Amino acid sequence: MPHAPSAPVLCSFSNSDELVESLAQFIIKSQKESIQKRNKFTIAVSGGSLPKQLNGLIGKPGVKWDKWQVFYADERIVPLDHEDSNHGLCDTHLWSKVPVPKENIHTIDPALIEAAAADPPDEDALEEIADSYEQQLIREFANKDSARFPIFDLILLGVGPDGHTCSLFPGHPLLSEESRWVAYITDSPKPPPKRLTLTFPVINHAARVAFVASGANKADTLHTVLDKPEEGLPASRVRPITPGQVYWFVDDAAAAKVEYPKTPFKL
Ligand SMILES: O=C(O)[C@H](O)[C@@H](O)[C@H](O)[C@H](O)COP(=O)(O)O
Repeated sequence: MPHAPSAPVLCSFSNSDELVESLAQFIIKSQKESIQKRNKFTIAVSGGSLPKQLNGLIGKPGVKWDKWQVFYADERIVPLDHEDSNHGLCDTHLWSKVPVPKENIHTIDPALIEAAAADPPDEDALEEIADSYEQQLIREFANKDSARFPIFDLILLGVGPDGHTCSLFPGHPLLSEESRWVAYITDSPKPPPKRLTLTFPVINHAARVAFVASGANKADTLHTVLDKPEEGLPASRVRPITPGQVYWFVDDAAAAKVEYPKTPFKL
């Protein structure tokens, strides 16, 4: 029987340098623990403003890049070098600046992108690209135990102004997905419309999930997500089952309207 999820841990920082540095330390600590247990570190990352905020990892001696296995928490269905690609964004801000082996970065299958990106949407091609990404996850995770869902060591997420996270948008039928690991959408309100996303069961089986949010334009959203979880915004539904834990790394501007208690950051 899974236990009830534990309460989110909210850490707020007075400026972006502190946030970026603390986030880097947190990731490195998660990485160390995971390597000690299983000799690898499985991580999923999102797009948006997040990749830039990972630059505290660049040049840090504690990062064992060759042990990282990287997946995307969500990805836009566009060529990998397109300006909208989350992989492209991560490559620009991080992967191109650190010695992470290319084969450890699991992108959507480039051979399937053109058909899946077609207009009008081709449901078979979209199914195929989602299945192929799920297969990559199965290859990485499935033989561990008989777990029904992968257990990521860490998933890094952002939150949109409407409370979406990954490509899980308010009111979307995917919010109640219970069995798929990876799903596609063709109607993302945030462009581009066609995307792949990890589903809630995957996110909520992770050992750790960390949201990263900064700026005054996130203040209302964070207030609703953290103080009014009963409203059920997608970001409020991120509650990993115990012993999993969700963290919020935010700056004071983003946390300005939040009543939820803050925890001083410590490793
Ligand atoms: O591909 C995407 O669009 C993202 O993964 C998305 O879920 C993002 O994390 C949020 O929209 C927050 O984006 P910002 O950090 O840019 O506000």
